[in-house]
Amino acid sequence: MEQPVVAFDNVGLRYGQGPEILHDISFALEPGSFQFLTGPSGAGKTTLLRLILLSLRPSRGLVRLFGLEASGIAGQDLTAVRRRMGVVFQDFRLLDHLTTYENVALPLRVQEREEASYRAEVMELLAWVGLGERAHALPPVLSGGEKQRAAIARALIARPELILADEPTGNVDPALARRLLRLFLELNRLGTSVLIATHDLALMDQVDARRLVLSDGQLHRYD
Ligand SMILES: Nc1ncnc2c1ncn2[C@@H]1O[C@H](COP(=O)(O)OP(=O)(O)OP(=O)(O)O)[C@@H](O)[C@H]1O
Repeated sequence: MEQPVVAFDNVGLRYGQGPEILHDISFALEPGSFQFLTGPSGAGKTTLLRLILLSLRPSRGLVRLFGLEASGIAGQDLTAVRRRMGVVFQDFRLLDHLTTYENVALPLRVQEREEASYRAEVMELLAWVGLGERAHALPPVLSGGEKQRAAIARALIARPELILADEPTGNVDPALARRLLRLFLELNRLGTSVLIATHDLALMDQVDARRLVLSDGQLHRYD
């Protein structure tokens, strides 16, 4: 069988000397799977995503990414593993001095690709997320929903193997949320694994997908 894209084995996490936020979390994301991560505010969804992104290390237990044990991933390997993931952060993290187009193209630029080889691709994705007219705008003048769509486009442009999205439809109206969901589903159909953290029940109800529910530091799985 193919290796899971992500596997947690009895993972526990505390911040500093604080209380344990996640207890004995075990789950796997299989290649090509589509799953939601949900649970009450403060339950630890962002924390769990940060463990997958290797921006946090578990206090105990094992995290494996693409078959590699997280504790052994460092330096260039860390960069290489992160490039296999596309991330939509809750706070977008766009670079304010770059245009929307340049922000979205960034993952391709760091691969040292020629602009001529990706320009049309970036413009097409911008048009798809409804930002065709905003390509040359700087993030500070974008609305919350526009920033969110730019962040989604940036996460998708390099066709990562795994997409992690933290409340990716939190700032858009329901019609646009459905459209963005279709984009995630389409990428999933092409083989990308997708994990979407959300509170949005209406969004989850549109897809027959596994729900990973965090509460009281435990993870429950609903197929
Ligand atoms: N850097 C940090 N240092 C200390 N505690 C933190 C830190 N980040 C998060 N926490 C705490 O960890 C818990 C889980 O937070 P987290 O942001 O992962 O929850 P969440 O489920 O993503 O919440 P929300 O849905 O509101 O975004 C919260 O009690 C939070 O206060």
